[in-house]
Amino acid sequence: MSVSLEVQKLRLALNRVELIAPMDAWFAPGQMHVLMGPNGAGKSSLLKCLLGLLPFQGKIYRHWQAGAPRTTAYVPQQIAFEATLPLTIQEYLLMQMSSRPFFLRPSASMLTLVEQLLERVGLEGKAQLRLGQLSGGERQRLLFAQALRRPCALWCLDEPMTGLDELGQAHFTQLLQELRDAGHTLIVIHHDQQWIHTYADQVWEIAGGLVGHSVLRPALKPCVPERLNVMQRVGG
Ligand SMILES: Nc1ncnc2c1ncn2[C@@H]1O[C@H](COP(=O)(O)OP(=O)(O)OP(=O)(O)O)[C@@H](O)[C@H]1O
Repeated sequence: MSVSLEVQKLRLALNRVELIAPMDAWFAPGQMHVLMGPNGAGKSSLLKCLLGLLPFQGKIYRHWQAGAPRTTAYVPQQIAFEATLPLTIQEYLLMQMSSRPFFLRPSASMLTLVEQLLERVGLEGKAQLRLGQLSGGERQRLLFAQALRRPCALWCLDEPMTGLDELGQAHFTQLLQELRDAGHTLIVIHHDQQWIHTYADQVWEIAGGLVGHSVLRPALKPCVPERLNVMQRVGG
């Protein structure tokens, strides 16, 4: 149920400035990979390259294991919603989960699904809040709920703990561990050294355009590309 990423000679330059010098990497499946480094080092940009959202030089391949849903979840860095947007959390999620025309009443089963999603991220009872009314932590929870709405094998999260209180951070840490334990591959940007040391399996540290790599917990069953069955090229 997993996916790995193979990166070959990836180089990223923005405005003619080299942000990431040519790098090779293998993001092993079923592991929690953490991207770390100082502000402006290029973590979000590298994550966007891995997602195919930013042009880069070099090659990135996704190797999907048999049975893995070939979908990727992306939890972006904090976004702001227009304060006057007349849309509730429930409507926002329903729009993404159902092809039913917006002006028709949603089905009871879909409303239950939304309620379950909100419970998973600690937003129970807040379905009727408008997007523009959400606090930073509530927005972060909604972004996670949005990503959880469908099965994904690859999870890319850009500073998912931003704005969360202590309980929220523990809750999200638990969610991330559950996803990893279910065999999914996670790539998470995070700054907290203690958290990284406790929960990361592999660390990719970006500084001065170079990417350092350390393995804190090797995969129990190392997976080589030959055993993976579908290869997909990403952007580039
Ligand atoms: N589309 C773009 N065009 C030009 N420069 C960009 C673009 N996106 C980001 N940058 C620049 O690239 C550098 C790296 O940005 P990036 O957001 O990847 O850093 P980061 O490591 O995620 O930082 P932070 O920890 O502050 O979130 C920054 O100096 C930023 O201004």
